[in-house]
Amino acid sequence: MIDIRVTDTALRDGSHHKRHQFTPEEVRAIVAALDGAGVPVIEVTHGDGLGGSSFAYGFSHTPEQHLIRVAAETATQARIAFLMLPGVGVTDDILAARDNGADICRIATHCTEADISVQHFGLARDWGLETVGFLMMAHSQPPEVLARQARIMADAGCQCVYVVDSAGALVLEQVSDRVAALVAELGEDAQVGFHGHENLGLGVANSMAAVRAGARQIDGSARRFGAGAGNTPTEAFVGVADKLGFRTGIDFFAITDAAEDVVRPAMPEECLLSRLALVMGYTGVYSSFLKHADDLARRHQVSGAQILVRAGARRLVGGQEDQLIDIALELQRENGIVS
Ligand SMILES: CC[C@H](O)CC(=O)C(=O)O
Ligand SMILES: [Mn+2]
Repeated sequence: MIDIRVTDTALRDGSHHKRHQFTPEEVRAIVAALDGAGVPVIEVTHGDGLGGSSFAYGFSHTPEQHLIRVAAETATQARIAFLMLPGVGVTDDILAARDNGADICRIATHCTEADISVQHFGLARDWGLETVGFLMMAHSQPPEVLARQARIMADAGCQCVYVVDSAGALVLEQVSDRVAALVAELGEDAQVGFHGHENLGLGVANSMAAVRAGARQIDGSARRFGAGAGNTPTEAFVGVADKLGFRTGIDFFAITDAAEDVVRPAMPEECLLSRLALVMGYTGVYSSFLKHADDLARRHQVSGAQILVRAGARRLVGGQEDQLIDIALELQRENGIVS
């Protein structure tokens, strides 16, 4: 039987949906429930990674390093992971996360910029951390480009490179083609993972396409708690994996209880396949832009969907959130609205 390692990212990707307002009590309860269900890896960080708490991305309720420590103290078998985007966080943040009990370092870059992760993977390995690389917005590049970027990460010390469908824009074979290209490039040098979003309703199907193409690590979020329409629901992925004969080590009934009884109460609302989320999947927009676009649409009395359509046309990447303001002002001017 093939083993698939699931990382639940509700306490990191879900941070976008919760506007980074996780409390220590919520983290303790969610980690205890996921850990009890057998989830092997739980990611805890500000939604935009270490150092994300800021005016640009939104301030955290509780410093992420404190949440990481709470998570590490609570877990009995699960390992705690954190995400970091070079430049949003700095290398000292990695060391602090390790000292607070995390032991998996996930470094994310735009999918053509893997070279900025090289020193981070080297340091993380020197510091005894397991390493994972995120090639974000993977829909925007063909398989061969992603494979070359994955090679840069693997050569730098990354032990598993993820195809990250940040926009929830990839459809079935588009996932398997990308994963297969990474598997062929990396061979025994590193594993391949997949991180999906639900913006076109394909999180579980895409994740299973990734597994069939050779991915051995899959991200999910209990109750889909993530940016945009949320992530691949961990509990549904576990059920499908059970039925298809892949072993996750997660108990299906325990994870469904955790999702409904513990994770759902911490969510401000369900993650919905809303108009804005669908537009993001359709036009290829970074899922974490949803709340920014929604806020700007209200503030400037313009269409949130139009903001996202233009963000897609401009091919914006993570870190360019300020251009959403520019687009909202552009739409406001075109609509003749004077503020
Ligand atoms: C801002 C980081 C981003 O949310 C990472 C991620 O989960 C993705 O690109 O989907
Ligand atoms: Mn994500």
